[in-house]
Amino acid sequence: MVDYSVNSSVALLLVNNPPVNALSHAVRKGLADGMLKATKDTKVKAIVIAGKGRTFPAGADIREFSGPGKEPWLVPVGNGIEASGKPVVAAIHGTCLGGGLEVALFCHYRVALKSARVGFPEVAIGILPGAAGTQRLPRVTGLPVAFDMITSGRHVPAEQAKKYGIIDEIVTGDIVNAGIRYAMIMVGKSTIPRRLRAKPVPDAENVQKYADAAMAHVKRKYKGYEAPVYCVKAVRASAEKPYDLGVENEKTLFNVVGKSGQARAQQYAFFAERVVGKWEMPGGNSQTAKPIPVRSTAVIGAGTMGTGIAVCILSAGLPCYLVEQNQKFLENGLKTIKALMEGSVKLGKISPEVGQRAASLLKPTMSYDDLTGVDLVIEAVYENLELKKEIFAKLDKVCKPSTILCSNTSSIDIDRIAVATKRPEKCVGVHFFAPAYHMKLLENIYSTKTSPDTAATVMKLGKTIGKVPILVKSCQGFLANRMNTPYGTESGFLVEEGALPWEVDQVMEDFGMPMGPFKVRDLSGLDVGSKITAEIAKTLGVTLTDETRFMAGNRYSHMNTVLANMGRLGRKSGKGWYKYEKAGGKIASIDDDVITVLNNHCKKLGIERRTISSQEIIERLMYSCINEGFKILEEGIAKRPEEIDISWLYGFTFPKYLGGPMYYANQVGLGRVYDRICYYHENFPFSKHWVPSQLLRRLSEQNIPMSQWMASPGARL
Ligand SMILES: CC(C)(COP(=O)(O)OP(=O)(O)OC[C@H]1O[C@@H](n2cnc3c(N)ncnc32)[C@H](O)[C@@H]1OP(=O)(O)O)[C@@H](O)C(=O)NCCC(=O)NCCSC(=O)/C=C/CCCCCCCCCCCCC(=O)O
Repeated sequence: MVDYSVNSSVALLLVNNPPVNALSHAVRKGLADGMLKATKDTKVKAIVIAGKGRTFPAGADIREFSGPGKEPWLVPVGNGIEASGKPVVAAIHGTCLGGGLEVALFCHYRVALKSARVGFPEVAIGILPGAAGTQRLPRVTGLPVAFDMITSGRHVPAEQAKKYGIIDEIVTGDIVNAGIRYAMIMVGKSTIPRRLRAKPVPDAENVQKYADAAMAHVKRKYKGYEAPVYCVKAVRASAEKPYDLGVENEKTLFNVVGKSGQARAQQYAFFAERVVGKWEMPGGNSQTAKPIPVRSTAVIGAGTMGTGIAVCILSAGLPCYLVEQNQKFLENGLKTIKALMEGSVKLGKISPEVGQRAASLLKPTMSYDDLTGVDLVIEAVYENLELKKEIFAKLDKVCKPSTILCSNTSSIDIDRIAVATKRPEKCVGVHFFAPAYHMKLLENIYSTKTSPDTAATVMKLGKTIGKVPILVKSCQGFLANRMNTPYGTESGFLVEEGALPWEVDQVMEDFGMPMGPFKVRDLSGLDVGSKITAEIAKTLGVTLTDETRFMAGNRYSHMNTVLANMGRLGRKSGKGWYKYEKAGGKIASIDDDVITVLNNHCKKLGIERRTISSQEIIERLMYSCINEGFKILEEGIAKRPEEIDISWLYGFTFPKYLGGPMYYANQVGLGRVYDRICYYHENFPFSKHWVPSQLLRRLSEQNIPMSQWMASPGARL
């Protein structure tokens, strides 16, 4: 796990624990033993610590957090490094993260390749740096940078890290040789002045000011998350306590936050994100399928989705045709893309060079004939089967035989689009979430004909453009929208039965959703929901009126359309479920007129309003979706619960500290969830989303926890 060798007068401790050289027990022991050997060997004058393969250690082995842990801990190992009288150099390449950066900070010197990145991402997995990182980093960078790095978890490029004082020198060539060369220069120098424990925290007298600002920031930005708060407390102590007491304090805080439900959920989410990359479908999987190389792309449609998708592709450095039917639409689309790219540069999401390069990669056109040579096309027009089929038929004619044809659709069965082509095996769904340039989920959908190689191509493309891609089987609404539908439907029923929209929103925001369901409706527009409902009614042959309570035997609420028909379209009209300071405003306030409309609506329908508890609101919104999630698993639409959880984390901003709805259900207890679903089914027999899932019934009756079902090691942490 740690290869030991001596080169001239320099001992090399090469961590060898693929894939990311995590600091497992064996690695910690290897480092401790290596240090002892090098210290005793009189021929050794300096020591280098480096990582074999792709990276310097990227942190502790997260899987070990579930067990009791085994000595040696990282702090004593680090103390041994720091106490050495022989200079110790960390030679950094790849990602030097978490415990890896802590090891580096125990070393007397740090050199890095320009491509390396350093950081403390612990906060993202619900913990804090637990091996003196919160005490050592502020001594190097000062408090503001330490608060920022530790509470954000961001990866810092080597050159920036040098400016912060974390890296002493940027080196080139082979990292081990560069480390050894640097160590040879340091031979004979005293290590005492390089021991961080003895250094004061710069500007420590202003700690109150920095800590208050950091706390206010994390409470606003990471509402509901415990770890950032603990990180602030730990870093603050670096300026208020002597070093050893600060480390002791950090350990106490680590032990509390590390054992929390939030930490377990966030660690589950970490592994779930990796599990969904190992997909499976009939005829192939991520190991066997071969993605085709995508060197050029096209997006059809320069509307909101098309331009957002084009921005993702261009930001990843891929050429992209943007196709529109007339000059005016094309020009509008180009303006939107320009504005979005400029915004991304301003926000630091992409560098100015990438922004500039993107402009040269964008190729606007009104002719499909330009697309003969592209490798992959994404059609992103509005949800209309006939239009999508027409476009696919045209693309099938002009594009080379190997071109993959994707439809950005949120609900239309891919088989029904693919029939318009002679290459159904190369047709696939790619469901982006709005705003496409921002939301990280990419729901890829295979049809009965999609080939595994086609699926592999869009899964790879998803990663290339910075998304978290999942692969699901085609069905009405696919995974994400199908499962999310009861969330909206039940919220509508709750306000008819007695809850007020802002009460429902408050409960769900306290639960952890960034925005309650009624604020979301106001944001997307009440007319949008109303039109979708009207379409469904049309296909079912139902005439909607203010009194309609059922559609095809299923309970229905017309209240959204009642408000939309009054011109209350949401934020854009200044009124919807809330009122706003102006049309297009963002500040939502309670509107008594809505209560009047609601009361009249209920009177007309003969519904007696009642008091509804927070518990009922959570259960009805979450359990109805969870029930659907189990049906999605039962039908094989999603292979594993992880696909479902990832779709909620990255498509609907479900709080990571709850892991995702399926993980949450497991925490509540499948038996309890099932019992409540049965209860609601009995009380609301006309809502098919309450018909209990058979899979959930089986798991609950046989007392099988979902963690046994999950592929992610995090589920069992
Ligand atoms: C950026 C990455 C490193 C690489 O990304 P990428 O190239 O895309 O590769 P991935 O697909 O993400 O990963 C490849 C595979 O590696 C697995 N992996 C990655 N990181 C880890 C990890 N840290 N542990 C285990 N496994 C890991 C991943 O699952 C993939 O596996 P597979 O192929 O799917 O099977 C990226 O991977 C990344 O960001 N990784 C996470 C980095 C991170 O979060 N680091 C911080 C970890 S926490 C930490 O370091 C904490 C240190 C504190 C001290 C330790 C305390 C020990 C507990 C004892 C408690 C007592 C307290 C006393 C404290 C003391 O003294 O010790």
